[in-house]
Amino acid sequence: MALTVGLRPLTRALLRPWARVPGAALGRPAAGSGDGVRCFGSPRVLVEPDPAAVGVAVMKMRNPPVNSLSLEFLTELLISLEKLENDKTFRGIIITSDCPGIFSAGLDLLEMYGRDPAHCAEYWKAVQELWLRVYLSNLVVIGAINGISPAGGCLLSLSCDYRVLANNPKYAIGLNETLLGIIAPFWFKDVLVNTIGHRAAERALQLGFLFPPSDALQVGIVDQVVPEDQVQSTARSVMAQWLAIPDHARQLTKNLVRKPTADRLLQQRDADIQNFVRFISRDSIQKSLHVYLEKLKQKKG
Ligand SMILES: CCCCCC/C=C/CC(=O)SCCNC(=O)CCNC(=O)[C@H](O)C(C)(C)COP(=O)(O)OP(=O)(O)OC[C@H]1O[C@@H](n2cnc3c(N)ncnc32)[C@H](O)[C@@H]1OP(=O)(O)O
Repeated sequence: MALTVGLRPLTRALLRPWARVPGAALGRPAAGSGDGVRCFGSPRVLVEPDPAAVGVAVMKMRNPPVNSLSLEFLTELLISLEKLENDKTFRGIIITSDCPGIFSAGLDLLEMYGRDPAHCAEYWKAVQELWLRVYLSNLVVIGAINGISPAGGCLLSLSCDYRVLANNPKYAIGLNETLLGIIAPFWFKDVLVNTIGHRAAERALQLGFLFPPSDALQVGIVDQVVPEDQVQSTARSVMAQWLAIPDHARQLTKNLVRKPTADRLLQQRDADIQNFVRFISRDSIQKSLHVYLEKLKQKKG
């Protein structure tokens, strides 16, 4: 599904610097990617065809230290997703992390703290776009969740068709926004309700639950919990099951199920952006973000 991506100028501007990175240009083997393995991506996103599964790409998030979803990272993810959607040799994507212990720390707090309204608006448009592109993707998208996945990281996971989580008690997952003194937008809430049901979502959202793997499985926020060294192979075998379904029938069904939720945002994207800018710019919210960022720093001792 072609989505209006109002990022063209930004994309060009952001991509220009790394286009000079040897081998990192889209379509050529990236430096260090191994001989002959045709992969593409960018400094923060490596996309490799799965050598063991025809038509499957593995998209590795590598924005250290915590795969926080910065504007640049979002843009690179969007470009890689768009390229995969347009490359008819690919039918499925496994999204995983190259940052040990972290799937994604969620939205980059520094994109929302101390920023002017114009930047916040641009950032939020990119957040919307990433969700829409993953949630409505014609490809089979499987989350191989090999690390902690709070807030925006949880949203990315929930937007996949299937979620495999490593059985490590540190790898909690959930929409924990209230713990930061902020809230999840309605479309984050909608995806959680669609996944775990209204009452469980209501409780989890209000309390900012981060579910450890066993609870995540029980509540249904993930579909499978496996030993850490089996996450990728499990994702691959689930992918094979999903790709056994004729693409067209599966894509029409996915759209049938998901379009009403996506339409709620698509019909009011600008209003949602303005609402976000107003909310995040409040002194009280900026203070909450400041306190939370300080806590993160103090945690390091
Ligand atoms: C209608 C209104 C709508 C409002 C919309 C609001 C929506 C928000 C959705 C979000 O995603 S908000 C972000 C929520 N994320 C979190 O709460 C996670 C915060 N991070 C952590 O809990 C931990 O960092 C971790 C992920 C568990 C990893 O811990 P670890 O000990 O391994 O690393 P740290 O030392 O904590 O972090 C390293 C480094 O990274 C910085 N950092 C961590 N998370 C973020 C982040 N989300 N954004 C920006 N920066 C982050 C951290 O501050 C450290 O930085 P330093 O410079 O090295 O000190």
